Amino acid sequence: MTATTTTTTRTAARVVDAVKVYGSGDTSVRALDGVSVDFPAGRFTAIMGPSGSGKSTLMHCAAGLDTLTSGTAHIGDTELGTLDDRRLTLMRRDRVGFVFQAYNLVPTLTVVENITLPLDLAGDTGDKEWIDALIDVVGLRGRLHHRPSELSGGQQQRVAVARAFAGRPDVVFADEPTGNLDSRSGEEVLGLLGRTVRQTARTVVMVTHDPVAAAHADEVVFLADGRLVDRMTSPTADKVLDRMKAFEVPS
Ligand SMILES: Nc1ncnc2c1ncn2[C@@H]1O[C@H](COP(=O)(O)OP(=O)(O)OP(=O)(O)O)[C@@H](O)[C@H]1O
Repeated sequence: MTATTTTTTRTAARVVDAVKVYGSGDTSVRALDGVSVDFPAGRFTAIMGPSGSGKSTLMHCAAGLDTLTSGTAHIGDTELGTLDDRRLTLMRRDRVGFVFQAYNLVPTLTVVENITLPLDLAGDTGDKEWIDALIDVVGLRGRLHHRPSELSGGQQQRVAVARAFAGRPDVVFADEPTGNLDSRSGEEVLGLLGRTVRQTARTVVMVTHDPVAAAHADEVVFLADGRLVDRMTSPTADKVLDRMKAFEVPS
């Protein structure tokens, strides 16, 4: 697998002046309150912030799983708001990968069938060389014909990571990908995400509330009350934890 050359100025995904309001009237919640943030191509970015700060909402809107109340969301040069439902579905299928806390594997399919499922559903044979290399990156060569129930949680999440990257997406969004894992398996999956970004020049955007997880990223963006409040490059768990402590306003 050869890494393609990327420039740090290219943006894989971004939102501009993003506002998301849930509900209306007295009970409405302003989950995003004017967020502008870009996720550079070829980088691993973590989104952090206190509970309820808008992390998942930002990820869902940036990925085209949900729509903004105002502002714009872009994957590469495509503004998601300009797409009709069919084109949005195709864009998500062809250009975006997802990893969720629940691995969402199909229990009746083998590991390799799960990895290629999105391509199979799209009637696409995929890039065999790429998928073969991916299987090595995620360390599943010896498990290809097992079913998910025969794997540990960490191994299942590695299958989900391989599946997310199988179609060579522009960006993979991961929402608390280690939330169900013990710390050792979690470390493995995070190391894998970082390695995949570096070895394959892909882009990962990960939502997490865990400073140790965020430290695997190249950069951390911090949300508080639906606003972008800081960015940190070369994060360490201690530095992220210190930054998070600043959000804890004494009552
Ligand atoms: N579907 C919804 N309907 C109404 N309010 C919502 C909905 N989804 C999220 N919210 C509210 O929007 C705000 C931001 O939620 P969001 O899930 O994006 O935060 P988060 O930072 O991901 O939180 P956590 O770390 O707890 O998962 C919260 O106040 C939440 O209650």
